[in-house]
Amino acid sequence: MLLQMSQITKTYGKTTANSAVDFTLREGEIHALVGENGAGKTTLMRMLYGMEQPTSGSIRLRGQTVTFASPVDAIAAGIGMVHQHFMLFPSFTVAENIVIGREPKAGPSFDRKKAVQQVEQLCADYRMPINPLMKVADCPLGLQQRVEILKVLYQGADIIILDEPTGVLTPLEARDLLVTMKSLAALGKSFIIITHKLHEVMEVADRVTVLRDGRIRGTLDTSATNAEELSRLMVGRELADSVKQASDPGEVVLEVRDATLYGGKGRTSKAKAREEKPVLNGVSLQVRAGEVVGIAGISGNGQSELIQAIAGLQPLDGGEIRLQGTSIAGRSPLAVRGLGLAHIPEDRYQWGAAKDGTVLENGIMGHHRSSARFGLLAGRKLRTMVAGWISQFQIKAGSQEQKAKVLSGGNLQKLIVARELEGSEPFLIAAEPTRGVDIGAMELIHEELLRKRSERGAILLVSSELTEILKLSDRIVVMYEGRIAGELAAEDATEETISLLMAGGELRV
Ligand SMILES: Nc1ncnc2c1ncn2[C@@H]1O[C@H](COP(=O)(O)OP(=O)(O)OP(=O)(O)O)[C@@H](O)[C@H]1O
Repeated sequence: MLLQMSQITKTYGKTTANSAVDFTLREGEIHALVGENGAGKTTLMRMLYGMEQPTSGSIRLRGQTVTFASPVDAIAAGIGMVHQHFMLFPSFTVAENIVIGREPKAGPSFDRKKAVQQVEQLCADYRMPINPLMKVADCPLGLQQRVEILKVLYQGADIIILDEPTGVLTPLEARDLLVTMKSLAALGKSFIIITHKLHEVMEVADRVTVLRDGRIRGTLDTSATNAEELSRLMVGRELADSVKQASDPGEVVLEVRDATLYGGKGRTSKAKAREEKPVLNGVSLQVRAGEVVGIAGISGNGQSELIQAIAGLQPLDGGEIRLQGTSIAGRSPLAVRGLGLAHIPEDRYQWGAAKDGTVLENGIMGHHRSSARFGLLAGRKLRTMVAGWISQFQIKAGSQEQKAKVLSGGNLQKLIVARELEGSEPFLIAAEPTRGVDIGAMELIHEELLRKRSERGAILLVSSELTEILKLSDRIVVMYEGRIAGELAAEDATEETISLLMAGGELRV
């Protein structure tokens, strides 16, 4: 056996993140690790990568007992990890990012030419083409991930841990990654992949281990199981699919007219070079009370900028946005919220949460202003409200005083969703609302979004998951290169028609 983790237990104060976990990995194997949010998947992998030390238990690598005081030790032993949030330097080139820390030298200085040659060789060896001279800032997320994988290969890893690797990828990029993993496994590399997507597990993994509440619920050959069995083991119950009632849209709540934006906040150096090409190019759309409008598109086609403009985070260069009839021009994000906006943001770490704040503080952000007037009593009320979400969304948190940054990724997402769904704002932006959450929580979030719709809420849903767009939307708008490439009624839309528009194709009528 290549790797054997035995009886691993990890506790943080009163929280037991892993309890007597046995986990093995074979050479050339792709092993999926699945389980609900907070089940302990990331914790187990952080211990394998030397970021945390087990409270008890042992790790054997190729038959030898090992202890890793830090990732440096794990890397030296041939273990690499690609995190959910990429850790690259955007202004450096691909080659520089890959060799960083182990740069080839010509005398005392960095040998750039050799670095490029080495990276070219690496790409050829592993059949993962990428231009070593490209700036990382100009690489789409799929390529950035490839850089991360090449980097761990450059460091000599033969065990590669991927934490929710397809969460931020487009469907095509995700497919590419699965193919890459299979071909690297055929070359003898071994993978551990944490994922919530059971179809990926069935497609790519040889074996799958299910964790629940920090304990192992089973390790199975994927050829001898199926997604239903896995989901039962993970959640401990059958999941019902939420059903959407017919829509009956009312008055216009959000009106975007001819929205145009050049550059944009997160613009890359490439976008700067093409400054004349707008990131939003005459976008017009409406969302009415009691309907869900879904925006589909490959990331980077203007969806993020559109959301930021609507939320008051990015002023437009042309056109107009009205919320309940009032123009948002010149208003701060807070003032836009005051006009009736709730917002589940795309990037929970950048916009959605204060990581150093407590669970309670993060839960009441936005609600505290309305309750400040009521003093202490309100404090108790807010606490009860947050306690209600913790139980409804099964948010795993030690207490409301726990810092938000120690929540697992999916649990923080659930807290933000619960907070934004709590109020009676007439308009909701739901950007990637189920990113990183487990299948049970995904069902619950879908139900809650549909409940808001049935209570006459207007919802703008932006999601890279086409199944989510198709399941929840009444109308689907596809964005391509900053424009609306097409609009489809839910009953006319299929994955094929949407994908065609997403890729810049045209529908034949
Ligand atoms: N530093 C810490 N202090 C306290 N509790 C922690 C710490 N790190 C993790 N935890 C807790 O350990 C549990 C397991 O978290 P972990 O991140 O491993 O879950 P996960 O299975 O990866 O979840 P997700 O699918 O949401 O990413 C959670 O309840 C989490 O809050």
